[in-house]
Amino acid sequence: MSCRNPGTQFYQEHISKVRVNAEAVLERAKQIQGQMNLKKHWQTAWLLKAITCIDLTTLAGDDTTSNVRRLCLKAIQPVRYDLLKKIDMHDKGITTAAVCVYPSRVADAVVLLKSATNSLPVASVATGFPAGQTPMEARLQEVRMAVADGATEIDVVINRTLALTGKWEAMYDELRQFREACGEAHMKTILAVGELGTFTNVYKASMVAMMAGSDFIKTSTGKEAVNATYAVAIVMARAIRNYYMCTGHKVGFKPAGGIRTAQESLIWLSLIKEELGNDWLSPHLFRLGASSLLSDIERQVYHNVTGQYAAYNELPMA
Ligand SMILES: O=C[C@H](O)COP(=O)(O)O
Repeated sequence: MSCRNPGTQFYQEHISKVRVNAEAVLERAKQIQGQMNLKKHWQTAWLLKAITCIDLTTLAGDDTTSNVRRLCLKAIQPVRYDLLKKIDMHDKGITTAAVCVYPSRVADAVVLLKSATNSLPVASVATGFPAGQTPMEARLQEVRMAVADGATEIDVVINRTLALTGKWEAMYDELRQFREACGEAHMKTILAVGELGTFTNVYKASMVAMMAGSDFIKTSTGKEAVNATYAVAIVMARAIRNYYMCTGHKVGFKPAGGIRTAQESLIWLSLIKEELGNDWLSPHLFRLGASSLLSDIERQVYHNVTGQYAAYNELPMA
């Protein structure tokens, strides 16, 4: 990851007069969705780029040591070797950006990656994911335990109650404490945008999270009714841009929740390129949080490389 965002003091003026023009945001989102039309050759290159930005995720009640191991193996070799060989990409070290699991499964992922002598980062959700409705001490303890087990990235959830009641400074204080509990681990702050009500709240929550020292801001847990939308991403990207202009610190962006298709991953890359620029087109500053996107990308790569559609038994790990 890039150098960290140290955060700033809480500046009320960064959020107090904000009003987001919803109509303009929705119009821009429509525009971005309408403009993807890549030639096959370029599409494959962009799809491989998308893979390198995925936080390959499993966040389910029935997660076990074995499915977490399987996830890690897939993260290390996300596309079939022979397909990559055909396009001369087999020796480029293509992996996903990280794996993302619940705190109780961090040790499983760390052990597997170590045994495979692979240094892929392990991200853990924490702080009472997904609702964040547990006592502060429990939320902090969860962060510390995930870090102690070897997670180097912590995806924390914000306290939506504080956001919805306009207690922005209290939210800042909580996030500051999470940041301290993370230590050297990078903090990715989940805004749960589907529960924030307005674009203006999304912008304010983004700013507060960055002032509190988040290394990434992330749209959603994947468990809300509405998760990553392009419109919300535009609002968050503008906040990231403004924060960068004010402080010189680049904060990463992670859309997550409901991202399932290769086509969507291309739209996300295009949105980031247009709204934040090429610097953000790297896993240091951009992640796609997804549990079931990779299989569709791999199928599309298969199709682009072989000219055929893959039968299910041809991509068994997908
Ligand atoms: O943080 C990642 C999300 O939980 C993944 O959501 P998803 O299962 O809808 O892809």
